[in-house]
Amino acid sequence: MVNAIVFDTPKNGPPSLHLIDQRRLPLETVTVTSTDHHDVANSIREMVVRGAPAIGIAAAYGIAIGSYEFTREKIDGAYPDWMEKVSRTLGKTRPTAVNLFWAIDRMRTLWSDLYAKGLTPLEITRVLYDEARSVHEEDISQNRSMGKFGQELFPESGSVLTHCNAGALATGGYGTALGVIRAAVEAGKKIHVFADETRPYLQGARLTAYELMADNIPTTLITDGMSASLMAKGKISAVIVGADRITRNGDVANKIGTYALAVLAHYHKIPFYVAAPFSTIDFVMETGNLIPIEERSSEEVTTIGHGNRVAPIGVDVYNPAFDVTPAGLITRIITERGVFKPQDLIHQIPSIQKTF
Ligand SMILES: CSC[C@@H](O)[C@@H](O)C(=O)COP(=O)(O)O
Repeated sequence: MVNAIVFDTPKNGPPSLHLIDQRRLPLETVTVTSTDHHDVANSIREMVVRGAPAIGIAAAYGIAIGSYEFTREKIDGAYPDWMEKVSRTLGKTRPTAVNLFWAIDRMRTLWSDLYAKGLTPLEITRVLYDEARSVHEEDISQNRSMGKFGQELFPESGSVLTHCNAGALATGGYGTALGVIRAAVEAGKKIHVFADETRPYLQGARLTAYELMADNIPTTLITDGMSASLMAKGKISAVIVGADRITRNGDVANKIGTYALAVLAHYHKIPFYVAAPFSTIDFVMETGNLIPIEERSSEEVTTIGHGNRVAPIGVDVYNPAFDVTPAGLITRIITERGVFKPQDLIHQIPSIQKTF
């Protein structure tokens, strides 16, 4: 399985974050290295790293790197002011996936607490390295738990449709939706995957197909428009996707095209599953229509691959990166704490504080 995020803290040198450049996969495996928080922010914005949990993990490392910069660059002013600036820079990269803000918040809670206790910025930095590593490691073990719970929903044999990439590349490792698929295969189930190519950015074709093939999981790549007829022919046993943000009422924002799949699954009476960790749940936002939906550049639609134009120059383009699937279309949400009906998820949270 690919290890897309590596953090390094050498004894005599700055910390660095090494990310597999997901824009170049599957044709090339190239690593982008960041040694300051601006580089990390650029990597998130430009989708070197993408997928909600992976963005959160990268941001956590970005905060730790930003903290180191305070000492290295001998920044004027107070440490908390600098750290808020770092947090804002990272928080402005992508608006939809709540894991980004969750991770920044988690890191803030720690550094502000340690600062209040009188630790020096260098001492705080060392603790932040460990905290970011914990964010990363916890994500992997949460994915494993999701896999364990979620795979029980799958039949002993059948075909599962997935959209975008919710795999090892989109997380700390193993994956959410693809983690459930992996766990089902590891449990001996005969699962065949249909992977939507996922226009316009082709995460399904470039990343999901690549990941599943590397694991020898039988996979067929289809274009997004083909799923309806596969369902009508009885070829799909279940749909499983990841999530970028889940609101209190169980609505789910995920890659554009997810909502269409949920409507189709409902029509064809096929179970529709969402796999996501609790860090993807926004416990403050009431409903999905409040979720900020990122709009990306027109070039993602008018070109394919690296700049091959497929539409007339000057054509008007609409390119929302995500859509919202209403809770009523979701059969179950698979989390690291178990499997829930979307509307029941909120009852699992005794008390959660959110500050952003
Ligand atoms: C485990 S990843 C879940 C989602 O983040 C994923 O399905 C998705 O929509 C990713 O979008 P992306 O724009 O590639 O960051």
